Amino acid sequence: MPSSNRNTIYLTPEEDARLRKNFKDRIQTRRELSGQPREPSDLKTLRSQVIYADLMSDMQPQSGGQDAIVAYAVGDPYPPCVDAVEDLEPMGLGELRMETHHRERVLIVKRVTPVVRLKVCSWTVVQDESGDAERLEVVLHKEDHGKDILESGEMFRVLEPYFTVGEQGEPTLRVDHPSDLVVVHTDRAMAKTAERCKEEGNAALKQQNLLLAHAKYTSGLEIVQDSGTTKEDITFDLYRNRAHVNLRIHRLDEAKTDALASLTNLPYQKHIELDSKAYFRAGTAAYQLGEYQEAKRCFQEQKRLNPANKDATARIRKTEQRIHEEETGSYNFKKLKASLLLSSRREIAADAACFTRNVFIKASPGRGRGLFAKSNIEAGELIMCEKSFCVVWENEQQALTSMTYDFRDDRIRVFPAGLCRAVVRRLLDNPSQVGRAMDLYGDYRGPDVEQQRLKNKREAVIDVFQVHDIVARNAFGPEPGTSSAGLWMLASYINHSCLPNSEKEYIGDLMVLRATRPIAAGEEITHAYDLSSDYDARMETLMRTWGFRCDCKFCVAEKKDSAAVRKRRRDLEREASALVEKGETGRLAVVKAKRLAREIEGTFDEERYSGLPRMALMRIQKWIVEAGKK
Ligand SMILES: C[S@@+](CC[C@H](N)C(=O)[O-])C[C@H]1O[C@@H](n2cnc3c(N)ncnc32)[C@H](O)[C@@H]1O
Repeated sequence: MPSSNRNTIYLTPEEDARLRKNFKDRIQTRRELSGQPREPSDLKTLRSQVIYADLMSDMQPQSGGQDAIVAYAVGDPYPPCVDAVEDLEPMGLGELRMETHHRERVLIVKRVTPVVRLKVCSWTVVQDESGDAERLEVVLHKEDHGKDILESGEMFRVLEPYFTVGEQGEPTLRVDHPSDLVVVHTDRAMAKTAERCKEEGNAALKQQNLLLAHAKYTSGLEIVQDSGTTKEDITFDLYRNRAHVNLRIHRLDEAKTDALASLTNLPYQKHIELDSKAYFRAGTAAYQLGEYQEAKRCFQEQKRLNPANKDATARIRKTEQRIHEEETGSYNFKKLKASLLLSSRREIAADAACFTRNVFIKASPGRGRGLFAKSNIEAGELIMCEKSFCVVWENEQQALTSMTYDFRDDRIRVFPAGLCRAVVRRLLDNPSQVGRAMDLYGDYRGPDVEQQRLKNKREAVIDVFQVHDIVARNAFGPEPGTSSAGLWMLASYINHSCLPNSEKEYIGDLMVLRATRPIAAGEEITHAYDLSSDYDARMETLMRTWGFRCDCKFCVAEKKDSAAVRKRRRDLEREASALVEKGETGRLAVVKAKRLAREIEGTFDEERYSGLPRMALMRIQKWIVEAGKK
């Protein structure tokens, strides 16, 4: 079984060859099958496959440790459906063709077996109206707030179905983009009243079934929209209740709009209290979105309606602190660190604002876009602070490190699949963030789905293949040596240099970037993506993970060293590291360390390396200085 840590895969040559061959064979089979008619599947056989797979999955833990790593193929993208659902032409399973994306078509199917939940996918068996059955699989993005999407409903619309073969060559309806699978809710069809939907929503909320509560309130709201009774108390109640659920599931955009839509603005005591609550919910959503001016306005309204509310006063004060941070870049880092230490959860989000006023984005020739300084910045001074867009910490349930085989460059990589999943979920939940996220650099850029989706009044549609490539090129680990990974939207524009002018530190999920030397206004800000002192290893990581060759002064100088010189330097550095790690302290060790330092120094051409640091020397030199102090 292959194992990994964040950037290294421990694969034997045989495992590597077997994996590549499997993936290549599979794509070959798929190509050969393309366009062929579907062989009808037998429901009885499918049912027994579900039972068998379920038994097997019980033996394979859902969230394995680092050693149990899953592998899947990437680099063969297709866009999600963006058409209006009512514009799609219904089809039956019998019309499916192998290895085909059935564009402008929709399948309506019913789930007829339990769901088999595996580490990267979930699958089940579905039937259409005519009784035909097929396997339906959701890959990677298979959960919505911890609930399996296939388990959350019985009737589904599969938009623009993609019919292909699964892991074992079995015919499969495969869903990659979560927006291509729509759960059909039947409340409207059952002619329920909005009041009934509210009651059912409240009951679901009581049982902590937040997604069901959301669906019930939404059904209620659809019913009031249809009946035109949008100004009645029931409408305001449904919006207010859904705002509460939205806050709990982190759908902040809708939490804010729902809370504001629930305002009655009526002068009666009951309504004043409800409106005060609504302002609290809108303010909380705005605060969590980092919209502090809006949050402050909402908390002030909350206080105006309910002057005795001390919490509102405290919230206004806290929001003002955030506004001060984003305007001035002055933080109480000590207090922030202490608050994180006090927290029982290690992966806590820092309660701090972003400070980004000193930087701007512009083209960086040969490197796409980069981040630049707006004004002069002193060495040690703060450049910027940024809260993460999304982090998945190593010990979280949703953490998942996978191995990907990329058809485009025939490479196997370690990939933070858990982060990719979490980013997709966050974007589905908060469409206001889609534009910024999709603007980040990635190798694959699909069609601009956002405009089409808005035109066709579709709920959030996310191209998961584009998100995959964005995460692959922009994710960073806030905790070295662990598989925790996150995405910072603005810091994602910072290009690499082996001689960087900035250094980052993390306080929880707050990235704090400081200048390591004076930076002039207009100068590009850089940081080191990889700190390896070994030229070949560094080049390999930069190419494998970020897809470029570094041409900084240091790399230009190192490139000219012969392979023999680089090997000698590497061997000497290894010897020096072994000495440091042994923890020896005697005079002999110091003599040996000094000799090694001299020999490493000797591998650098004095003229070519003039003014450049000797990275391979740094560790042993530091040790010699420390040893001298003892
Ligand atoms: C985190 S993004 C940095 C922002 C990116 N340049 C952009 O246009 O959005 C990482 C990508 O930037 C490019 N990049 C970063 N540093 C580079 C460098 N020193 N030389 C060439 N390309 C670089 C690579 O394409 C890399 O995958």
